[in-house]
Amino acid sequence: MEYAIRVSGLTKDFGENRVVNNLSFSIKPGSIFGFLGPNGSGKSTTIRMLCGILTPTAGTGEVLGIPLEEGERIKQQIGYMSQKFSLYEDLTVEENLRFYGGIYGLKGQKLTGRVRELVELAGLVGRERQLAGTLSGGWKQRLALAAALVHRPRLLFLDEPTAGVDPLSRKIFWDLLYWLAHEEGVTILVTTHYMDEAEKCDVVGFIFRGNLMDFGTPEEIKARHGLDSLESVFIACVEKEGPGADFARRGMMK
Ligand SMILES: Nc1ncnc2c1ncn2[C@@H]1O[C@H](COP(=O)(O)OP(=O)(O)OP(=O)(O)O)[C@@H](O)[C@H]1O
Repeated sequence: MEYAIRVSGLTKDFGENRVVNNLSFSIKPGSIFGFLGPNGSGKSTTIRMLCGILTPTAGTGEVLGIPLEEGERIKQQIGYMSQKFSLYEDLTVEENLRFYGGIYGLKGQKLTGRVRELVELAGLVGRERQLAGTLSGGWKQRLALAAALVHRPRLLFLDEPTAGVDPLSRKIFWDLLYWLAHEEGVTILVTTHYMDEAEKCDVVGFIFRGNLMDFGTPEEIKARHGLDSLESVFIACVEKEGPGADFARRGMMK
């Protein structure tokens, strides 16, 4: 498979409103793609189309080689972690993982083995019997990542996974993402408002008002604009757009 994600002319209208406009890009397997843009710029809508949850108004694409029209097949193959973490707070760490494993049909020895692996991967050894609701933000975040990995997806969608998490936990989390992508070959699409995280991605795409303003490696993008940080590039892109852009810029750089 040449690309883990490939889209061409991807577009979504809600009524009269064009929310995603003619996106075309491709992501190689095993890379970390940072999908950036201010609040309301169309990131979640694009992700929902890529996950097979939302039907595009126009355009074509494949995710893990599966056409976007085959949403049910795509859903089985991908992992998704939302900003809200989607954990059961009154279940323990182990029970949460067993629950998600059960959804994907794991049982018996296979389920127990996979849960043990994930507890180790997330650095939660010794906390198996702790209620998820009593974990700190960083622990919860790693448990949510482990839950998204239970069925060994080859592609992970992470929607603002580090929002509100302290710097050390963010670093541990990003070390895990590097390991998953670069050692295990998992492709990762991650949205973030933290520009230091954007700089760590293999490729980044910047979407504003539904349009893909720029796409490439952080180095390529910075060189193209003659600027020394992605933050400066994106501020320049947004400011070029005129009225309302300043408000959007603050939303992105929060
Ligand atoms: N189901 C829907 N019906 C109508 N409009 C919608 C729907 N879903 C999203 N929108 C609108 O589409 C636009 C893009 O929203 P989207 O959630 O994709 O942005 P986003 O970049 O993910 O924002 P954030 O960073 O806040 O998550 C917004 O104006 C939003 O109000």
